[in-house]
Amino acid sequence: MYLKNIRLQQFKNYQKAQVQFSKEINCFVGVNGSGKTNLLDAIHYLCLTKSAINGVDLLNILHNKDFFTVFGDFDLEGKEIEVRCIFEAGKKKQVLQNGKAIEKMSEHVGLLPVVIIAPDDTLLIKGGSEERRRFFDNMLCQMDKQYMDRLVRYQHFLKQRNALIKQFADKGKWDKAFVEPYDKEIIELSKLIATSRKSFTEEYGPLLKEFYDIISDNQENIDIQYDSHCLSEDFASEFKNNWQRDFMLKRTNMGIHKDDFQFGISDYPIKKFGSQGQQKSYVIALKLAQFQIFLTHKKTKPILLLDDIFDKLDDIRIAKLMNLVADHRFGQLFITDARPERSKAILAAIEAESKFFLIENGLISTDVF
Ligand SMILES: Nc1ncnc2c1ncn2[C@@H]1O[C@H](COP(=O)(O)OP(=O)(O)OP(=O)(O)O)[C@@H](O)[C@H]1O
Repeated sequence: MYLKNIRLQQFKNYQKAQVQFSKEINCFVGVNGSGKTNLLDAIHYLCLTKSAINGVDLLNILHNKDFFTVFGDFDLEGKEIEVRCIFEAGKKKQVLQNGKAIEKMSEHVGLLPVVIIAPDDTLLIKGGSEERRRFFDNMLCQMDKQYMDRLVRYQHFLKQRNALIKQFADKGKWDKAFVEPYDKEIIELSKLIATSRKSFTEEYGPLLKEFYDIISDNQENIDIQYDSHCLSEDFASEFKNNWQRDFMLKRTNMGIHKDDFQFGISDYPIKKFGSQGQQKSYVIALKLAQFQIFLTHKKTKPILLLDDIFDKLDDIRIAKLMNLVADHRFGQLFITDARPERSKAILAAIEAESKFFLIENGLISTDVF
């Protein structure tokens, strides 16, 4: 699949912009803060109806304006898909596919797979469990609509239950009858979601190892594990028996929102024992395995967004990644770089069509070289 063009209005630092892309490699160059990442983010928005950077849509509107639009035309294995995302302050976001309004975002998410490799990806290793859950949940949501619906329902019930617990704490009294319907839903959904995460990790793990070996070129043994307390036989009773702790801490302390994914290297946590280089390789492998799993399930090559990677990766890892590009493992690629000459030199060595775009303070010009 590929994105043919994009039209922006009042999205982040773009007043108005319109560009035609190459089917192969597109490189956005320009000084720091010019809007390269914002343009990548607009592509992400079209695919997933949300920003990769800012979950609050109000902040994605150009300063002092009250709406933004992001439009784009995709070719999905020969099928034309026009996507329109419109957000106006104080109103519900609108997404249209070929002119037809999307009611539930799950109807759109997953249709146009996208993978982003960005500088703050190391948070996947260094950050808390929330980062890892978000990464795997996003991936699963793009592949499995039922998973997305379950996750949305889970978050809804969890929010309701937490609000109820706060009320109990204010009154100083726990009311079992009120909380029981939420317990039932949360327990049931936790088991289903944890089971999906577990079987997904089993399919994803071997791909992760394969890409880690390619990128790192060494013999370390890496692994990934997902062990959820929600999968234990006693989970339902443990969840209910935990009410005193919930009452004391004023929130729900068991369920899939507490799970974590363990990233290991030579049988130890990579977060604590991995070198910087090993962690970088692991993060790229996580993303390339994501690309491969989408390709397998969706039967189309996802769009790959590479934000600032020439700056953040060392020469060896860049060379490994570019070997994969040269082997045509990927489909359409979007790359940002603050140093045009560097990206030109790297991409000149690859047999693929590259188009360069110069970004200057929210203005885009083509034919840079
Ligand atoms: N809602 C908004 N309205 C106006 N400008 C915005 C908005 N959100 C972000 N910006 C501006 O966009 C710019 C950052 O753009 P972006 O992150 O795309 O830069 P970049 O070219 O990728 O930079 P770098 O090379 O440093 O990564 C900043 O100047 C920021 O102030």
